[in-house]
Amino acid sequence: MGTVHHLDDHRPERPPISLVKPPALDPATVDTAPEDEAPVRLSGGRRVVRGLRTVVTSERTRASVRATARHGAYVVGGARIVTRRAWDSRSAARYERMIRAAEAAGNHELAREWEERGRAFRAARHQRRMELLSAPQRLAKGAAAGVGVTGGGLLLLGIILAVANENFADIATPTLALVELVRWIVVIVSVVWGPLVTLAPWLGLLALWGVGRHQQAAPQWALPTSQRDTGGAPITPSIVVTALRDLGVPALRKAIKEMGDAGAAMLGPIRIAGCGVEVDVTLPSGVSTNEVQDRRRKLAENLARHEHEVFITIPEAARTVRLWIADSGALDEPIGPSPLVMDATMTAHYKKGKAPWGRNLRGDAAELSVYQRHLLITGRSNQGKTAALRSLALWLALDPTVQFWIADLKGVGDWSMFDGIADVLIEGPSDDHVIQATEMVEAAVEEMNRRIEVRRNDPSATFPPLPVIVDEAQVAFMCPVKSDDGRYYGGAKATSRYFMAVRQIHNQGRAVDVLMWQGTQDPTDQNLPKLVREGAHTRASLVLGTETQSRMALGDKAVDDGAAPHMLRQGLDRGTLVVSSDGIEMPTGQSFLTVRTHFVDDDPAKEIAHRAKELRHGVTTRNGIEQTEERDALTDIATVIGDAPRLRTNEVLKRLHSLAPKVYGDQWTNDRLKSLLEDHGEEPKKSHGVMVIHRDHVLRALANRDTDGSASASA
Ligand SMILES: Nc1ncnc2c1ncn2[C@@H]1O[C@H](COP(=O)(O)OP(=O)(O)OP(=O)(O)O)[C@@H](O)[C@H]1O
Repeated sequence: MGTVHHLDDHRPERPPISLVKPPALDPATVDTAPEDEAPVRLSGGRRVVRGLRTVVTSERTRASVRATARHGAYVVGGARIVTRRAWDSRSAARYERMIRAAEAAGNHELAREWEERGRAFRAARHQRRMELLSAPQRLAKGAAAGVGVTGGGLLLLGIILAVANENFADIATPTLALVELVRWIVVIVSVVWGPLVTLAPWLGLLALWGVGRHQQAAPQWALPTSQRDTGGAPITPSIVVTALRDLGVPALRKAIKEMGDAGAAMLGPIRIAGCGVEVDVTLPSGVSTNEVQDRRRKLAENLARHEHEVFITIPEAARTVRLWIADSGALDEPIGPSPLVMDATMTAHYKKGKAPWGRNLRGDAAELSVYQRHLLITGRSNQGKTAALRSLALWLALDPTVQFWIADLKGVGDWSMFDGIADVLIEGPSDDHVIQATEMVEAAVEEMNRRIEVRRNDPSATFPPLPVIVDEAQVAFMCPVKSDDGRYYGGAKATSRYFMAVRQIHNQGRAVDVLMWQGTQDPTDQNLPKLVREGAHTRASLVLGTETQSRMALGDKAVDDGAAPHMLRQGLDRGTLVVSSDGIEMPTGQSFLTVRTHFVDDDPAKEIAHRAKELRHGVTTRNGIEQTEERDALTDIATVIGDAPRLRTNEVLKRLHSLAPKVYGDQWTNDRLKSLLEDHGEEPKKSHGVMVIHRDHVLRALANRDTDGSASASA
């Protein structure tokens, strides 16, 4: 990773023409001593300062300083390691350390096992020491016996030699030979001793240096670039433990130091998890989980990662933090197109299906169930909020039973493809559009109340799902306009029309499948009142500015558990959502999930919408809620039939109702439909056992009507 290119960045421009040939430069220093090349006259003092600066900043100088420090540190580190090994082998320190580590990890069985081994070690050591007390006598006895045996042996050998040579003097020959050997040894030792004494400390240092070098016992800055640059290095237990030790939590540091190498006992297994790894860390007592959570940036840097590449969550187990550490740079890779775009045959099911929204950090598909859940998506401007909301709606549109009422208060065409799918589509940012959006949500409240009423009479009654979508909902909350009855459309008071309508749907809409989906920018208490935030079952957030906003967007619980949309990177993490919902699968005990959503661009969105329209046999989209009471029923029937050659009477009634709920209420039954057509000389017919109305018949009735006058419907 970029280590020296900043030197290049500051290189002044070279003069274009030089009459004085610059001195030949060493390529190693050329980057850092550009001024020397220029034929500029300098005063003596400045030249010295520049020269000094050049020397100090020269990469060669720095490399030498680093090398000196490194090799010195290898010796010191090696001495430390050897001393420690010696201490460990002579004392019970190792056992003590293992016991503490096992206790810190809460593994009492292992702690007992180490205690047992420690006891055995101490007993054996005691035994050895006791034996050492009687050692001098045994040594003296042994030596006397040894001298006796050797002397006897040599004498015997001499006698055999004397007998064999028939020379009495040979009795002393073996003894004299031994004496001569000893003399030679003394001579050799006295010659070698001097140099040996001189060399010994150096050999010792060399050995220590070797140990230190092998164990890389030098500070990071002093290591050569190739070894120092650990960016993207695989995560090992030792890296995690060191990163935790250097986190700046004194209790944690102390505990890990005491555990030494055994600090890894705090860690669970390091598991591959998508484009990164996951590891649970059981903290030693005295260290709380939020002390680690609060130091996310430092932990990430200690692990040679960027802050956004490390996630700290709190799993169920006590005193445990779960770290997810991305492979370096992996989060910046695209996640690929949405299955919604790739699979042209995909359909949706409101109740049983799940929207293919994106991928979680592990790389698994993140799918959201929208069944009976209100939804809220927040985020800073231009980060992918509309795209995330729209991709859910596009998926749901592939279930033809679902009706949509949509208000897009930005109104630049992001939702235009829903023309022909949605029954209501309001597009625009003006106060008039807010008024229409408010009326739409209020009509949804009426529809909800009607459904509740029907359900009261018939508990088995079911209704077509109706998500009421308001994108850029902050525009509605901030609208300053008053209606004729003196109530504000915007605001968060008990008299605020938009706010109250949303609250009512939040409170009662779920059970009758009238759902509120809102997208909103940069939440504040004014543009997203507390009650509205908390009424949503699925809350999702793109990048936000502050933790306070994250709390508004996702709730305290998720943020306390580690959800941090404020840590996402503006611009770079477009489409990355932190989701808190029971409609999405997440690890047990976790209250939020980070999802990288698939981006469905406008053109593919239009294609998906086209498929949705084909499943629906034509829907007439209105650009607002009808406030008129008088309607032409025959024309409306023709409208709702659309292009379909024929339509079931039940479906016609349903569509009439969603076209103008106030006019085509419960009093519009099959019989009433039948008698209306009969008034015009037509009638519903049976097709495959169900009553249908033919489009041709309705059109014929309309054509013939001119002479008879129009039939109108009224509430
Ligand atoms: N999932 C995604 N992955 C990658 N890029 C995305 C994703 N979603 C959106 N984008 C990019 O972000 C841009 C803005 O998206 P979008 O219009 O949905 O943002 P927004 O938050 O609704 O903006 P606004 O501030 O207008 O409400 C898109 O044009 C696209 O380039």
